[in-house]
Amino acid sequence: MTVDNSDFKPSAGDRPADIRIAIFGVGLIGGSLALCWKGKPGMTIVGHSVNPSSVAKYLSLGVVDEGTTSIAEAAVNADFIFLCVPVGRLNDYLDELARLPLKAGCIITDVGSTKASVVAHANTIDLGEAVFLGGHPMAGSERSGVEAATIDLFENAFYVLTPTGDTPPNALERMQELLRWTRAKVVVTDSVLHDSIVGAISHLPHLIAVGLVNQIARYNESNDLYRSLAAGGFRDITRIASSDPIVWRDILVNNKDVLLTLLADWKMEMERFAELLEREDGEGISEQFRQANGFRKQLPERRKGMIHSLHECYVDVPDHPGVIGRIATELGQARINLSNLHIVESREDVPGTLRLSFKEAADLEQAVALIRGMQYKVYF
Ligand SMILES: NC(=O)C1=CN([C@@H]2O[C@H](COP(=O)(O)OP(=O)(O)OC[C@H]3O[C@@H](n4cnc5c(N)ncnc54)[C@H](O)[C@@H]3O)[C@@H](O)[C@H]2O)C=CC1
Ligand SMILES: O=C(O)C(=O)Cc1ccc(O)cc1
Repeated sequence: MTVDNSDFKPSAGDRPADIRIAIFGVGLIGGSLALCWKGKPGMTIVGHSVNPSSVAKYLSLGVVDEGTTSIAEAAVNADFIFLCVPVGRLNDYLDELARLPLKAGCIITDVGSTKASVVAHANTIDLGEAVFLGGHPMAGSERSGVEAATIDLFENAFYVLTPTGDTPPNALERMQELLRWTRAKVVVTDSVLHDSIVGAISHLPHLIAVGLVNQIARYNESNDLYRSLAAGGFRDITRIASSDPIVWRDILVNNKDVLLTLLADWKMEMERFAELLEREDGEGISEQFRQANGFRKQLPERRKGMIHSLHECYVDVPDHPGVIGRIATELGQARINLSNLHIVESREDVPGTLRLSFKEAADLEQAVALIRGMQYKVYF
């Protein structure tokens, strides 16, 4: 099941009852969630850290309304508790929370990149009248810490929830309601299945990126030209190797069984390439690229950063001087009000993409007709 919140528009009628949200670990993910709710009607965000200087930072950056180093102070009056600490700490936090008199109906959730172990652990402890519901926003970056938090991190991303047969339907509904502010698309699935799939599409790529960078770093010890010549492709495929070592240590160890199987498959995949090379099987190698191109084209593309502009479209443009100016001029001459123009990608010889934003649906409609008339490809 998927619930798409990407066009969520809060209105005065949506003013909720007062909601207190406690966030444990206000880093990249906890901080980005806090920003989605901070300042919204009736919401109070409390940030927790074991470290007083971190609490002071959360407050000075304005990411939370209140801050504390006391687990009890953060948790006891909370309607929602978000555990946003490394995966290896989740079970300990759940144990601590189980010792507190939590509010009846309080929903405890986490954002950990693995789900099976925390869901299983929550099932073994007594949380009183509070409820645990596992969660995983499928968005992030190689950056970490509250300084990297952004309000639009989850926009149009998937946000996985992993209820069990014991999860009250009302808890799932309340969580989905709260997550509307993130503009993520909520997907409900089983925690074990989550770990298999996310192991393949996220954890394995992180391992491969780190292995590749370290392999090249070793070559570089004998000749600094390796580093100097490392070009765009190397950067593209290895960006995630810069991710936080502790966060990723916990994820990989936690998903060990899934990853060992995936790594065995990966070794076989590389072995097949070695055989193709050994035989100088050019057709076989081209076929591998064709297959990969085909699947990669089908990957969903994520559109982000449109929180304030509700009507937008994308235009593929050749990288020729003057094209952008021509489009903007034509829109101006047709009196179509463009509220924002953003170049999504533009490199020599590679078509770029423009994101055009309009305040009014009518402007968008007219602009699409006009730009299509100019023979450019427009999509949404
Ligand atoms: N980095 C990413 O792209 C994504 C990460 N996640 C998950 O989100 C969680 C948090 O990750 P990030 O926000 O990226 O990390 P982060 O490093 O930006 O934030 C982690 C937070 O946990 C606190 N923390 C670290 N070690 C701790 C410890 N031993 N005890 C108590 N608090 C501790 C830090 O002070 C910080 O506030 C992790 O469970 C991770 O698996 C989920 C989706 C994406
Ligand atoms: O930066 C990237 O491309 C990521 O892969 C981000 C990410 C990291 C960890 C997650 O559990 C989910 C998303």
